[in-house]
Amino acid sequence: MRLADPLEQLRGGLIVSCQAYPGEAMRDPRTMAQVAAAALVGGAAGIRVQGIGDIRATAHLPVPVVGLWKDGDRDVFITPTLDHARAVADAGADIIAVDGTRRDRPDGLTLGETIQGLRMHTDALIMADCGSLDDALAAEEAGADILGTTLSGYTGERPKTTGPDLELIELMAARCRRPIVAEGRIHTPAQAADAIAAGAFAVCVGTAITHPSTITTWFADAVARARA
Ligand SMILES: CC(=O)N[C@H](C=O)[C@@H](O)[C@H](O)[C@H](O)COP(=O)(O)O
Repeated sequence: MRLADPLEQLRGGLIVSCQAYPGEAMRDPRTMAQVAAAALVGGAAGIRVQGIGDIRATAHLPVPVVGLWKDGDRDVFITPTLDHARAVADAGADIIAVDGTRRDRPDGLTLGETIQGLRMHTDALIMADCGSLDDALAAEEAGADILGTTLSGYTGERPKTTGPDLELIELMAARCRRPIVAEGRIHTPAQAADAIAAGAFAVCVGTAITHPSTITTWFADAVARARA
């Protein structure tokens, strides 16, 4: 583990997810590292990055790096196997984000077996990206250190709310002991504050800070509506 106590550094803070998608202009580790550095200037307590190259390019930053590796076209694509998770650890992530759902994983391991295998390989913390309260309870049982609401609205168990799934954050805060990272569709500072009020340990924002194409569509659509 690179940092002494990544969880303490993240407590009550903002994690900025810096991700560009396949084929996009900004999909380059150097670019994502620059975006991450800019987010730190604005007060990010941590960053979240995707892909081995991006993790390596940001591992030097003085805040916890949540690393993941999106791979495959199956349901389970966020750090889907133990091999992926080991590679994320080796690239320098302080926290390894893995699929934290109850769905079958491509390598046939359970989440618990994945976490056990990872513990033998690294001291990094493990974040389970969950899609429901049942996922979160199971992930906690399986040994995850951090529970994320990342996959709420993407697995069929929860509705895809327009903003963050505050109800799920509240449910998880009431039932789970592990720290909760509110993640997914947090598009305004007020929504980020609402997520903390709902019981989140930390908040992760991606698109609204680091995905200019999507942000541009919000403004372009508003302008188009105004002139219609
Ligand atoms: C569902 C999924 O694949 N989520 C991914 C997880 O890493 C990212 O694409 C999201 O950008 C990230 O979770 C932050 O969420 P938002 O961009 O909504 O602030």
